[in-house]
Amino acid sequence: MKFAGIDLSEPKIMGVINVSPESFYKGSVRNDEDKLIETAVKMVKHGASFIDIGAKSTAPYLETQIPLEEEVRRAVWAIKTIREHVEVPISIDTTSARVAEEVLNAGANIINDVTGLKGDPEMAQIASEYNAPVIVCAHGEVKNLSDPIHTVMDFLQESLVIAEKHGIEEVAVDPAIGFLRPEWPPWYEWDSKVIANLNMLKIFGKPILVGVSRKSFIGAITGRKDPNERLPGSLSATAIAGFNGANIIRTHDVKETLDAVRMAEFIRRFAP
Ligand SMILES: Nc1nc2c(c(=O)[nH]1)N=C(COP(=O)(O)OP(=O)(O)O)CN2
Ligand SMILES: Nc1ccc(C(=O)O)cc1
Repeated sequence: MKFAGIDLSEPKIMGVINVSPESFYKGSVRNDEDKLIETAVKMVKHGASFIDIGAKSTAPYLETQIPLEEEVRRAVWAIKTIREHVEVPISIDTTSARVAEEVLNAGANIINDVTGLKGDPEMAQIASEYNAPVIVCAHGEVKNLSDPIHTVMDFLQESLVIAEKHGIEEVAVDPAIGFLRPEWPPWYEWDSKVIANLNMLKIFGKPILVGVSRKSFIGAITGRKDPNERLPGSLSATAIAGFNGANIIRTHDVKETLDAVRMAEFIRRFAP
């Protein structure tokens, strides 16, 4: 299997850089040109096969609204700044078709839409026009007491139908860790159930991308309130996601995460 030209016979790493000061993990934020380039180059050196740029936080528990023009400005600046310095595919983490189009023109390759093509009605059209691979996250209204992995699968199926209708050829599926929050079960249990049953997403026959990096469910389970202290928890969750079939791990910590996922993949080969 391949995604955006990258071979996925072994799990690969997507390094995350945010140019959004409001992002939940401040260690992921770069707003200086030299630091941005240095970080992107270092991530590739450490083994990242993709770079994901975020220009607006989507954390469900933060106040994240910014004007669209500001998101466009940040996103285009970031892509133009790093484009010549790295050869790996660059994705843009956005729910806006306008942002996606502007950055595809500036050299980005992949659309990473946490609303799974359901937020902006123009998004699927833009992806199709530009022939861009798309990452769709499970997105929808969660009902209390619903089953996590089956709900995620239903949401992803809806996104795959939208992609299919628009003739979008390359899609990766993502269970949206941290985004789906019913009143019950609590989100950290929801996220844990999804990761424990991740292999069920294989039925789609698409690359599976997972982002657990320093997220709040890790904080809830380990008691680490500060995202700075959540690396060990993240590596543990990464290893389990890798063991259960994740093809791409989206992370703030490329070097450490690559080791974790390599260990998981190697041990997995000998599992019954
Ligand atoms: N496909 C995908 N995209 C994502 C995912 C994820 O799990 N999958 N998690 C995010 C949260 O991380 P980030 O550091 O970007 O946080 P922020 O939303 O506060 O910027 C943001 N974007
Ligand atoms: N965009 C997101 C940022 C953070 C989290 C989380 O901490 O669970 C979830 C989504």
